[in-house]
Amino acid sequence: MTSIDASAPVAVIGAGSFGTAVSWMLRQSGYEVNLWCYDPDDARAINETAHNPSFLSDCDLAGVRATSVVAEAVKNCQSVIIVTPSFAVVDAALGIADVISSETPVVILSKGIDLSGGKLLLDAVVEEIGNRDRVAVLSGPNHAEELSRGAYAGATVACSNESVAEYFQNLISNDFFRVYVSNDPVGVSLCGASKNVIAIACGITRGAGFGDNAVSVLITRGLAEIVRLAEACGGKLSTCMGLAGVGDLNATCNSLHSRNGMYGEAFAREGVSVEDYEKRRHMVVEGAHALEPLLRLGHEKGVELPIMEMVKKLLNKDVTIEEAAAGLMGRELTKER
Ligand SMILES: NC(=O)C1=CN([C@@H]2O[C@H](COP(=O)(O)OP(=O)(O)OC[C@H]3O[C@@H](n4cnc5c(N)ncnc54)[C@H](O)[C@@H]3O)[C@@H](O)[C@H]2O)C=CC1
Ligand SMILES: O=C(CO)COP(=O)(O)O
Repeated sequence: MTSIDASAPVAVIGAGSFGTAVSWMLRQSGYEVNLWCYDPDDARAINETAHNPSFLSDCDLAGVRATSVVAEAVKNCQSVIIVTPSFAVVDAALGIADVISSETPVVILSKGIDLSGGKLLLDAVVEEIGNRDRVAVLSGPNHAEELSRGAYAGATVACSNESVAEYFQNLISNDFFRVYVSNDPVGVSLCGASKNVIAIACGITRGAGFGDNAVSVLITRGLAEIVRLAEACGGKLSTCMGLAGVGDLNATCNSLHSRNGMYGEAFAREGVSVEDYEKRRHMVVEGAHALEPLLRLGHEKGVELPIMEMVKKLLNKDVTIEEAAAGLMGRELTKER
């Protein structure tokens, strides 16, 4: 049984919007928090002003100890929360591997695929730190902007070891954030990575002015792709129908906060590349990075992913938006499944 040790800090690795919101939530629940920042200037500013100048700057981080040295953040911690952009998750795992014990619980909140090897983030982290039974993944409709003002939300936390999932459920749940336990980390991981691609498609659809019906068709048929892929990889249908699946897909595809959605809209309006958009907005568009590895995975498993394929063609400018829409609508008529 993994139990909470109220006297030891929780290490949060990553101080973007979500890491900032989660640190605030944990402080509200009374935990000690060590926050690792990629940017040393952000760490300095948080320690001096109790606010993160780069992300959610209104969020009160009083009592959070910030550092840009990973080993310092995880020293003597009771558990580790990894919440960097997906491209930095393996580096984060490498940074903590030799400092934490082989029993320290770790949860991944980042949503994406390991870009170097195309693995689930869970598998990439386990490869670096070992002991799969202490590594969990958490995913759900969790826009940081809303969490950081205490607005109601929920999520699913999954681990091969239920007691570790329960530990994070108890650690992270509070009056406004309700966490459910699952034993399907593969399903949770794939839902989190792939809903971002569908959110880009919905953003493009909104930007093109195709209307609410079209967005709803994309969400529903996008879910069909997520279910096919998750099941082919060993994930469960029930996970896809839960908070990490339908819950997050719906939130991301309809929310004005979604970076993936906003990028899709900007792409439709002005054809901006992911690289330029990320530089301009200073935030990650995870769906654009997960796209290739997800399509490779689909190919390996023999799973059809027509919407995701079309997002790739669009972002590569192999087709126009009108051609993409006509291509999807012109597919052979079939049964709903
Ligand atoms: N923002 C949100 O509402 C939510 C985000 N997530 C996931 O959390 C992860 C992090 O997202 P955000 O906090 O929104 O990020 P963000 O887009 O707000 O910020 C990115 C952060 O990454 C840092 N960074 C840049 N290069 C880095 C590197 N090499 N190593 C480590 N950090 C680096 C930047 O300084 C910044 O702190 C993503 O996978 C995202 O999908 C999940 C749920 C909600
Ligand atoms: O995962 C998220 C909400 O649950 C955040 O989505 P975006 O990365 O599209 O902003």
